[in-house]
Amino acid sequence: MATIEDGFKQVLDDFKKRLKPEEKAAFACITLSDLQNEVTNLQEKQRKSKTAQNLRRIEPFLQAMSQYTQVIEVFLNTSSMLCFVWGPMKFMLLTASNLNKAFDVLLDAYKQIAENFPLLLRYQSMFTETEHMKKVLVWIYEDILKFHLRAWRVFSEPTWKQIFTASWKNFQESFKPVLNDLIRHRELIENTAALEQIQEARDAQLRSEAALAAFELEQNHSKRIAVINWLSAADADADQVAFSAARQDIPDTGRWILEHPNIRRWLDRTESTAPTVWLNGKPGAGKTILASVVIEECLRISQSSKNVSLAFFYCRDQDRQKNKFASVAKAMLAQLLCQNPMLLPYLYDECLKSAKVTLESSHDCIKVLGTVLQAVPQTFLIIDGIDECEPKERKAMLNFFASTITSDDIPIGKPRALFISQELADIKTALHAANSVGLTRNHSEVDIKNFAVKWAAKIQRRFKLMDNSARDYIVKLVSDGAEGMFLFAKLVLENLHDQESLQNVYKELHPDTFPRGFDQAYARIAGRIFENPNLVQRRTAEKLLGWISFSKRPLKWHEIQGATSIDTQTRTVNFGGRQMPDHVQDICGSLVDILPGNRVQLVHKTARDYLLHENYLNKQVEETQLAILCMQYLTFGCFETENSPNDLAQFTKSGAYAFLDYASLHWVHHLETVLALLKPADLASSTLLGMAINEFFEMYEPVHIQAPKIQKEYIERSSEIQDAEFYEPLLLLLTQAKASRIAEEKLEALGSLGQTIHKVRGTLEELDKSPSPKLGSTDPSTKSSRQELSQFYGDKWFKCARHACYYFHEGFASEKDLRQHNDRHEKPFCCTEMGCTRMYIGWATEKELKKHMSQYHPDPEAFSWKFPHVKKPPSKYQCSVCEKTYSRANSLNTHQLREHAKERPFPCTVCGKGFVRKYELERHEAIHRNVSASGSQREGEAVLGESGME
Ligand SMILES: Nc1ncnc2c1ncn2[C@@H]1O[C@H](COP(=O)(O)OP(=O)(O)OP(=O)(O)O)[C@@H](O)[C@H]1O
Repeated sequence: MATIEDGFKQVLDDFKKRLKPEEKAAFACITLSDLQNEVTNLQEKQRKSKTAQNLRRIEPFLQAMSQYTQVIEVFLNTSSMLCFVWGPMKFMLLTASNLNKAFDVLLDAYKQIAENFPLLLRYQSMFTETEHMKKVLVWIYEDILKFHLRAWRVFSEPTWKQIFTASWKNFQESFKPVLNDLIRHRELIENTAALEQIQEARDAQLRSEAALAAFELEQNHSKRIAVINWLSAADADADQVAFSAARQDIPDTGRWILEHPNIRRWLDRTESTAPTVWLNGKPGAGKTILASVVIEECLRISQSSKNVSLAFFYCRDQDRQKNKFASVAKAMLAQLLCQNPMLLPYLYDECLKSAKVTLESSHDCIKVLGTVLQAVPQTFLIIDGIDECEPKERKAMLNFFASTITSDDIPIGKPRALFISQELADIKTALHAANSVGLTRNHSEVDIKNFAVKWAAKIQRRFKLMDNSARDYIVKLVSDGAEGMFLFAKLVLENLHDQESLQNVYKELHPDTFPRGFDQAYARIAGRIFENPNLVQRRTAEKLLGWISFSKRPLKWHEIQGATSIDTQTRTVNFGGRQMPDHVQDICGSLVDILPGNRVQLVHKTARDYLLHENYLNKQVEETQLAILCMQYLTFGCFETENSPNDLAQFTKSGAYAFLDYASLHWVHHLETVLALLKPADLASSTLLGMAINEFFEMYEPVHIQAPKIQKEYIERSSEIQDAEFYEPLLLLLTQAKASRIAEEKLEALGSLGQTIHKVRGTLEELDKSPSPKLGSTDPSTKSSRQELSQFYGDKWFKCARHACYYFHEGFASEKDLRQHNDRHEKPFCCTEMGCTRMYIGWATEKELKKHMSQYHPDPEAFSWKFPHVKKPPSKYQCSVCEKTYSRANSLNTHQLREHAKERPFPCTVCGKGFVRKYELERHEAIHRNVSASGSQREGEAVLGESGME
């Protein structure tokens, strides 16, 4: 049978296992007197600085511990055990003394423990007499160590201060069960629990601990999801994967950047003189790919050291999710949370406080990211493509990072930032203090040559008759012509590869034809596309490039297929007959790139500029066509309000609604742009547009808008087309759409279209829920049906109903994710009380939340675990003199001595006062000792040593 020593040892070993070696070593030698000295020092310091914080609060805890020590030292050597109580206490007090608020709550916690601590000396004989009661002493030790372990987690983080409020709140949630354990153990002692009761209580405690652990895990998971939804960050990891993949064929490409002196110094964590570096160069110089090399290196460093974090982002001008300061901040926060779980309480707190579905405002980003950058250890920050953000956005971003990195509150070099962009004047001014790495053609010469070698070999494999000298000639021509611009090399080489015959390749290589600079490189590709004798292919490419260049957000491939399948003649969506057999890159060549999430974008913004200034595309025409396409499509039979549920299900299954999310939201944006761009005469004479507007108006005629409410700007812009038949419908439609979207955030804002969207989404959600076509089903027939629908609608069918929300079109893979997201929209004011059912689904207003708090959680102690309460054992020992009964003979004996015999067998040798029990005498004698040592202290103050307390 395990002895009591074993019990203590086990508890201590478990505690030590959770400590770092250096913590173990530091605690192992701390004595009570060390702690007392520290307390005295702190007291003195506070007195001098006039910031005294009533250190007396710690007294009761020390008294309680003193009694505890006296009781257990009878059968145990306590010194090695108790240093693991004094050690954490000393270090935590010392750490907390740097922040008034923290010091205060820590002292309060000790006070609460003391208030619930049993006064053990009174029961000393019971512990020696009753073996099973000793176990309770072990559990009390366990309670103290558990408290210290949890509190230590808050204070041992190097940067605990910044996020203290949230971390302590989180700690308190787990402190309550510890306190309840202590109360329970006190009850066991006070009620002299029998062996079975002790066992029963222990079982209950262990069950409760297991339940609590599972509960905490679940809570943390839910909190994490809430924070992730609140951040709704763009997926920078996916970009990193894509950009790393671009260089995978040439393993060492770009690695020279790591050897550049400025980058090497920036990567050296011991170096703090170069916290900001600006990597700049020409368009298409390969900066993004170099960024991916640096990110990979920082990832390696951060993975091999716990004290280093990495946050990065790739900005993208055409993507609203990637071209704002908020986009950068949100993605960085999500990554930092992933690497620093201790941020969760803070971010969750901010998420609850914000009452906004997503973090959006620059002001909030500055506050939250600023705090997090102070709290996390050394962090590498890398932002690629800041030139792709609007000037206003990049100004806010650069100001924020500059002030954070040079802030007096943060050691220099703790956050270090690498900015990557083209050499724009405003960026240059903002980053004047940064170390600059300007890319020249020499830097990338070797990489471009290697890249050309790979592609030339690929071209030779395609055109088997090509001889080696031609292959080498390609390498030379491309390397010389690139002038440090990777994009140029890529465009030229892909174009050579895509030629239809070797003869054409040679023609392309002719010095008179071989391109110089981007425009000529684009010209070669555009020539092939726009001069393709196959009219159908040419038209398709033109159409796709127009859509990709001017869509209001990046289109997904299934949406492009949906748009292509629109047949305006038959007014149907004919996926089977019209969808493109080739992928977009086969059609548009190297002018387009496929990004993560199957989003299609132009290879570079210079491609759109080229297509525009060479008149391959005309913005007005493209915008007009997109407006017409959206409006015509939305008047098809599949959008008739009379459609039965069955009709709707059939349309859904045929892919009729593949373009619905885009068209229903953006027809108005295209129409607005058309109104702004087109000359009145062109607008008036655009028959197709007029027809589309009229038809659309007929189907979706606004009923509530009256002429005077029409926006002035629309009237002004369209004043010269008053005679056009579609004049009034145009104004009414625009006004109605704008007004209803401002007034209503959900699908209702889109009128009957909103109803259709609702029904279509419902149909898809039902299909996902029904047993047959579930995701991951192994049944081949259901699999094919799921796959077929994914072709039309992608994989995320659970979409948010808020038209302005990113998840309106992005959607979620599961209903649970959507539900959680919706709850944040609808009831953002959540209860912060652990365990409350309103923790995740709050209220629509703060007033309602406050009402709930005062009704259900008037004090922070509301949450408590249920333990079986120990009943007092039956009182079978009756006093023969009075009516009092006792459960133990010992207690009856004490009573009789004290109350009836007035016998005091233990007299004080100093003052003669008599005591019933020996320990009472000893406690009394301590007063005499203490009085003689330090004057007139009170009884309990003896334990505080000679220093006393304030
Ligand atoms: N080392 C490399 N290996 C393979 N491909 C590369 C390499 N560097 C760049 N590229 C390719 O060249 C093209 C242009 O590169 P990148 O996007 O990195 O240029 P950039 O300087 O960031 O352009 P900008 O700043 O103008 O947007 C990309 O398509 C990229 O995939």
